[in-house]
Amino acid sequence: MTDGTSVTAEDAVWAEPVPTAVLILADGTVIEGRGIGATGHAVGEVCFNTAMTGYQEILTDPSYAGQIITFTFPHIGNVGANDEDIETVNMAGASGVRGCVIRTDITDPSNYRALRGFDAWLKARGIIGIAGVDTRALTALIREKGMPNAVIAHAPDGHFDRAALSAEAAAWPGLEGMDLAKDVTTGQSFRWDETPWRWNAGFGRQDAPRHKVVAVDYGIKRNILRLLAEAGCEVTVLPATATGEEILAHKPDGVFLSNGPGDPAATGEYAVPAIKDVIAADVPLFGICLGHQMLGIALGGETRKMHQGHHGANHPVKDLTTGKVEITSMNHGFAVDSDTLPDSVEETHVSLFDGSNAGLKVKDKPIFSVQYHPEASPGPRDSHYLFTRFVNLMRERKGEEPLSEQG
Ligand SMILES: NC(=O)CC[C@H](N)C(=O)O
Repeated sequence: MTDGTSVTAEDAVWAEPVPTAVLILADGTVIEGRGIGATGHAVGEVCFNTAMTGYQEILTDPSYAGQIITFTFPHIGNVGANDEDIETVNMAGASGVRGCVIRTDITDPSNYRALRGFDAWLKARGIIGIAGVDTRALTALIREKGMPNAVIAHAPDGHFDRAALSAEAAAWPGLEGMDLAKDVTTGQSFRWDETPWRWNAGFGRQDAPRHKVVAVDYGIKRNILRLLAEAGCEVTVLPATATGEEILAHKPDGVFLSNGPGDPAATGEYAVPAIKDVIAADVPLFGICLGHQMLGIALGGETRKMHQGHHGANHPVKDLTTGKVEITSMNHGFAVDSDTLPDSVEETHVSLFDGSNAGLKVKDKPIFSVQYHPEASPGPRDSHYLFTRFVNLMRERKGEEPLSEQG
């Protein structure tokens, strides 16, 4: 792969004489491969994800709206696709992600849960993909130059207007300044009572929830809702544009701010005033990822775009309050700049990869948030305790004993 030219036969040993898919970066670099999934073309920012499992959950995480994911794990699709590992609230709705890039060809599915092959699933969800790509080289390029904007295109006849696609990639304004939460949020409020998947039992239903929680949906993942439900929260989900008044009208015991796509500063234009109202009302508050970033802004901090971001299910984070290290699931391309946080806010977690902020809490207030994804899906369960921490803030308000964070 060289800038400005197509891959050579030597570089791309898997490329067929007529490539049926291309990834064209904004600088003109062309990467050829074999088309998978939906046909057509889409523009987005390319990021690499280092998770070794959970490709369905990753590709249905609404936080990836506006992005094309290249997987560093070389075998993607082997276990096919099922109807359970989907993270968008609207199961049949658009995933948000603009495309996927993988190394080896998709094999026939081999898993008892598989209902269909990965290729057919990508097609059905409208996700464009390219296989046969040297994803190590692409990842190295992203590490060196940052996340590039690109067009991914799949045409079974191999006909591409490369100049036009390249121009489209170059003209795309990029994620900075982009509000995408309004594209993926729910249109109306709803109640949630499903609990996590269990071996041999599938998903469950909560009984007798005890804490009224409003979850603001900027692109929320199902497993967050399930873990809130399991922790005893009676969850009402509200659209991203809900005002502080609308949130507080539910008289919540706690408010949850979800993950989501795009630039927190742009999304915060309408979300931050609502978050400030909730802070002023002194209601326990818990935020994840985009919710964490916008809470940081509401508290007086600033966010910045990262160079290569953090996307994977194997990111070490240190809890500065306990000294413990958690292996976390991450997916973010923006970060809270901890230097900008006011004295009233304490940095509680940091990434052990680059020292960037991974969590905060407000001193003397029941408000905290994390940059990573404690709900995993996919990823380790090290951080599930944070859902108990949130519930304990609500219990404390009611004069109840705290539950053990160890479950
Ligand atoms: N998972 C998320 O909520 C992502 C937040 C934000 N869109 C970012 O990329 O940093």
